[in-house]
Amino acid sequence: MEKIQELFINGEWVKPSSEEYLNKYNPSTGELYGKFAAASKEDVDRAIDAAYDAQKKWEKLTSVERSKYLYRLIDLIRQDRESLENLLMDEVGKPRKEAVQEVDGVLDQLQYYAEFARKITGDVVEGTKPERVIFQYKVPYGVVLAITPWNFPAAMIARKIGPALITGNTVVLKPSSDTPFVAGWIVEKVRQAGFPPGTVNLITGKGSVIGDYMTSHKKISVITLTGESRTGVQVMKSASSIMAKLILELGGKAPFIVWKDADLELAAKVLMWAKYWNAGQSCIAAERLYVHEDVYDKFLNLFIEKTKRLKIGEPRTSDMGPLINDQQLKKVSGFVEEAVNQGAKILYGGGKPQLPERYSKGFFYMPTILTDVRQDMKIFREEIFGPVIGAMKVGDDFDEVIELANDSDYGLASYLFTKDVSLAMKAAREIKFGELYINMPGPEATQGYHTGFRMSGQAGENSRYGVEEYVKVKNVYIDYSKDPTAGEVIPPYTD
Ligand SMILES: NC(=O)C1=CN([C@@H]2O[C@H](COP(=O)(O)OP(=O)(O)OC[C@H]3O[C@@H](n4cnc5c(N)ncnc54)[C@H](OP(=O)(O)O)[C@@H]3O)[C@@H](O)[C@H]2O)C=CC1
Ligand SMILES: O=C(O)[C@H](O)CO
Repeated sequence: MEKIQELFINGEWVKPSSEEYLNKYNPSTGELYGKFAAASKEDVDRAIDAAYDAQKKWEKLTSVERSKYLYRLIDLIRQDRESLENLLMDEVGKPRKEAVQEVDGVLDQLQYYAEFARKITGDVVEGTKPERVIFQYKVPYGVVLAITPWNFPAAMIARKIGPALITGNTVVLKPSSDTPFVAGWIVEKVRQAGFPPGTVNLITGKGSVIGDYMTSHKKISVITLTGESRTGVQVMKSASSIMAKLILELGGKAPFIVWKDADLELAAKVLMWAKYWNAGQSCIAAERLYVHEDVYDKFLNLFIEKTKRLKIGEPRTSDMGPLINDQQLKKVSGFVEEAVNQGAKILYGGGKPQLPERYSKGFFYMPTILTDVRQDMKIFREEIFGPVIGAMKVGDDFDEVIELANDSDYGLASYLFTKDVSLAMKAAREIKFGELYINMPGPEATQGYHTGFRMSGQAGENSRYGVEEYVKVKNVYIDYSKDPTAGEVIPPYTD
């Protein structure tokens, strides 16, 4: 039976007022996978109004009461996790082990945020006189618009609704149009968990059509977006009219540095994860390979040999699946073509893999490694977001390598492999990226603050800092003396 994804507004599944639906295609086969509601502005208004009204009651609950809903949601997801794993394999094309890992991440994040019950504390500060005091409350903003991407569609939803809800905000969720069914699955569990109507609402539809309307809506107080940097720029422009608080998790262009003393086997193993995890469709994926001249050939050969052993194909039986859609496939292959035209050479891959007929229309692309890449090439400047990496040989000047790494519009994740502690600590000081992984793989931990420099975004998610992004500090001053104005010079009033 054809899959249909409806809207979820004020605790009910409803059809879009326009009765219009959009198509979602299966990335492994290229076939129609299902249809999802194209919300109208009226639908957006109803969802935001529901969240606005619900928030007034939601914030009056204690954080312990709010956490009980989150714990019920966690239990419901855990009991039915296999169906979410299957959805991730079908809708994203994610290999089985990565689908399992993502559901683990959903449960881990929701658990982490539910545990913040009773731990969101304000301050009591002494006033300017003995009988004055300042109470600093941590209060919720109001309605949070959560806009999520397709690459980790379930984990990114958990990373937003978790902190938003535990702090007393309510949510309108706008998922990627490439993964509407994962979002619908999670919101159905929210419904089953018994969250009060309006606490979480689901609006599907093209961001390019309803995005500006949502992000300039007067009843929205926070916009948390995970997406491309150019989308972040557009959201910033649109949201400026309502002065919404922005949490922007955007693009990445991670440098992967292999120094002459690195453990090459370790570095190659980690690069297999950093490059081919989710078919390279990750904001923390290795996107620029800098290898010391002394070990360049040896490391590249090691990495190519490992890459050759990757099984490419449909998600349930392979190591790496397809790209998310045809547009992404064209974009990634375009990067390779342009790099070759600019003088780079393909050492391995480049093009579609040979697959059984059933998957011949899937959006698959070979893992691809290029050499002779220069710093000014597009493949080193812009986010590829696919299983492709260019390599550059670097000399013995570590300062120069740090400079190359920092020379990017992006600043999210970075990687360094060296046994030299002083080099590692120098990089820790001088690298201008939100994350530096030294001799280890990612991804970011829930207790780490996931944040980026430059065009990789602003504010951040996860850790206690990520929770604090969802509360404002409200200051209440009290003077309990007999004469609060004694000794005060308060012009222009007179006795
Ligand atoms: N920093 C981080 O933690 C992460 C960053 N990312 C980044 O996300 C990108 C991949 O995700 P992808 O979904 O393609 O990113 P997009 O920016 O294309 O879309 C992200 C979300 O924004 C919506 N959107 C698009 N245009 C607008 C608009 N004008 N106003 C409001 N919302 C809009 C999209 O809706 P629609 O789908 O309908 O267009 C989608 O829900 C990569 O750049 C990756 O680096 C991904 C994961 C983590
Ligand atoms: O990197 C990403 O895309 C997400 O943050 C998952 O780690």
